[in-house]
Amino acid sequence: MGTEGKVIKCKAAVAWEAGKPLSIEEVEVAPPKAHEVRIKLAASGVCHSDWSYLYEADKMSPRPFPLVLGHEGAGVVESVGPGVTKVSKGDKVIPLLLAQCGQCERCLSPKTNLCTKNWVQTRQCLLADGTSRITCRNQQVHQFIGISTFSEYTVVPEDNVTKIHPDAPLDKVCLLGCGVSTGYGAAVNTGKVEAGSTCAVFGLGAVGLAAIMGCKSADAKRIIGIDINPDKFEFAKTFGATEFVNPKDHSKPIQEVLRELTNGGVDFALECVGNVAVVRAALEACSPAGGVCVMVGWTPKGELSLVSEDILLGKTLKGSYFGGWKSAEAVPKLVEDYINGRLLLDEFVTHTLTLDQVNEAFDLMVSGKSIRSVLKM
Ligand SMILES: NC(=O)c1ccc[n+]([C@@H]2O[C@H](COP(=O)([O-])OP(=O)(O)OC[C@H]3O[C@@H](n4cnc5c(N)ncnc54)[C@H](O)[C@@H]3O)[C@@H](O)[C@H]2O)c1
Ligand SMILES: [Zn+2]
Ligand SMILES: [Zn+2]
Repeated sequence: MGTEGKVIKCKAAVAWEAGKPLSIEEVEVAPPKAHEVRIKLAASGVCHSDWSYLYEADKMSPRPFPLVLGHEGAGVVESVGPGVTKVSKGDKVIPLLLAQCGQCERCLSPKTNLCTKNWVQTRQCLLADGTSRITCRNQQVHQFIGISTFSEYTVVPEDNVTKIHPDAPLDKVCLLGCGVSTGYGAAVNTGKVEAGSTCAVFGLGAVGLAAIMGCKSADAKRIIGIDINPDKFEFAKTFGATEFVNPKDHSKPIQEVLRELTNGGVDFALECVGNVAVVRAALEACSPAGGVCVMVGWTPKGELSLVSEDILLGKTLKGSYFGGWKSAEAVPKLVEDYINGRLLLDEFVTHTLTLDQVNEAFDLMVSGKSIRSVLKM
């Protein structure tokens, strides 16, 4: 008996309120409406942004609850709603936290990946029609960035999903749904890291390690990994870091240490922590001769303080969302790069857990013991 057209009862991790652990619940996932796709998820990575949404009120808003978090998933299309042309039942897919409709002004511009399709609704954690397809205990459950991958099934708009290679291992390529694509693209697309350059990457979680991988692929000469947790340094080496600095080992500010190490400053600095003080340090670590600082970490909303001369005299501060990738076309190519050995993914996965262990995955992340935990559904 097929499930098409029927409500599916399944397991999901529900966030009932901010600051409280997720609760494993039976939820109902409605069939996809027009231009929507229902996905049977196989795996989901756990990203720092999921944790921030739950536990760091100053970083993200609005934060509607109840909610199913998770946005780094991969699965197989279970069924499609009327009018869907981009994917079919049985396709392996990755849901996209950023649409690529291919038609809006921004999709047509090479300058940005911020497609306007479904943007407003998905930021409110809803689908395009302003509702969600998930309910629990008779309540509508919001879908994090319009996705919700901490669930056995989900429904997403067809512009927020992309078909990937049928051989792709879903428990690895899920990481391309956010963290790895973000860090890698921040280096190669946004920073445009150059061959022979000196780079500094702040924060060696999955996002920062992927940024290191991007710097390496761009043939940077020196790649300095910076983290307050020295356990991350071995990982950084795997992805191509040539040196490490722990700010805690120095009495001087980290930007001074880096300027001394690099004869005046680095060519590229990537902030993958999500801390305004680190953004400023990263900018100040850049060379006055055209140094480029890329903000990748999700900082609290509000003001950023900078030394104005830094910008006036020619440094650049940029931001990067989803690594600057045009989502629907880039993610399948990144999957192929992984299959062809041009991109590392397995090395990010330090823990493979079940959906029931999602709170453990959060604990492993904030205690610095994991790079990525992947939940298998
Ligand atoms: N821009 C985007 O599109 C995007 C996408 C995904 C994630 N993010 C953000 O990127 C950031 C990193 O995500 P992640 O999943 O890799 O997180 P993570 O928690 O796995 O890694 C963060 C790392 O930063 C280190 N750190 C903390 N404070 C530091 C400091 N003062 N100096 C140096 N290192 C420090 C931690 O020890 C840890 O290793 C988060 O803010 C996340 O929300 C942004
Ligand atoms: Zn668009
Ligand atoms: Zn993320």
